[in-house]
Amino acid sequence: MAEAKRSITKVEGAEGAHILVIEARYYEVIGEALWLGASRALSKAGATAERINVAGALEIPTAIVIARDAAEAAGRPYDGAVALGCVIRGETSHYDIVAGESARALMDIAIADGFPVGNGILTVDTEDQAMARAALDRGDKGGDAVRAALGLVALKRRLAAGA
Ligand SMILES: Nc1c(NC[C@H](O)[C@H](O)[C@H](O)CO)[nH]c(=O)[nH]c1=O
Ligand SMILES: CC(=O)[C@@H](O)COP(=O)(O)O
Repeated sequence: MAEAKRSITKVEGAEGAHILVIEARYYEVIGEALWLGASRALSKAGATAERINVAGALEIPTAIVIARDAAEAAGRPYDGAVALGCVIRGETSHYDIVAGESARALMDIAIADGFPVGNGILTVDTEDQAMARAALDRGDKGGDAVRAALGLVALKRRLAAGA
């Protein structure tokens, strides 16, 4: 199959953004690959990040809410958040809950008050599929999630400025 074109390559207008990165390292090697892509995209855009680890993808949305509230109370709010993780189908229906509910909760957080969230939680059938999407020189889905969140940060800034 022909390599699909990347839809998100570059973000402008998000310089200095402060981003919360929540990682579920349920699959450590895949998690590290996702972070490498995310980290590179953050640096390229001139954004800063704070990283928090949680047990699994299901804990990511709750961690975003906890960390976002704490940062706001401390007077250093995040401009957005990025979720990094991997859900691989097993033998039971649990996959559907972990994959579906983590995505749903991320969307709930994002649309509740227009908080930029990038979803970099892979939902795949095999580890090979996961690595093909996570690796920096392949799918770079960690980088894509950062670029998606930063794109929303830039949009918010632009519209707040009346542009
Ligand atoms: N099977 C996967 C999980 N499962 C764990 C859940 O995310 C959660 O931690 C548990 O149900 C306790 O609340 N998590 C992943 O990130 N990836 C999986 O493939
Ligand atoms: C995504 C899952 O929760 C999955 O890995 C769990 O495996 P199983 O359905 O075999 O218990």
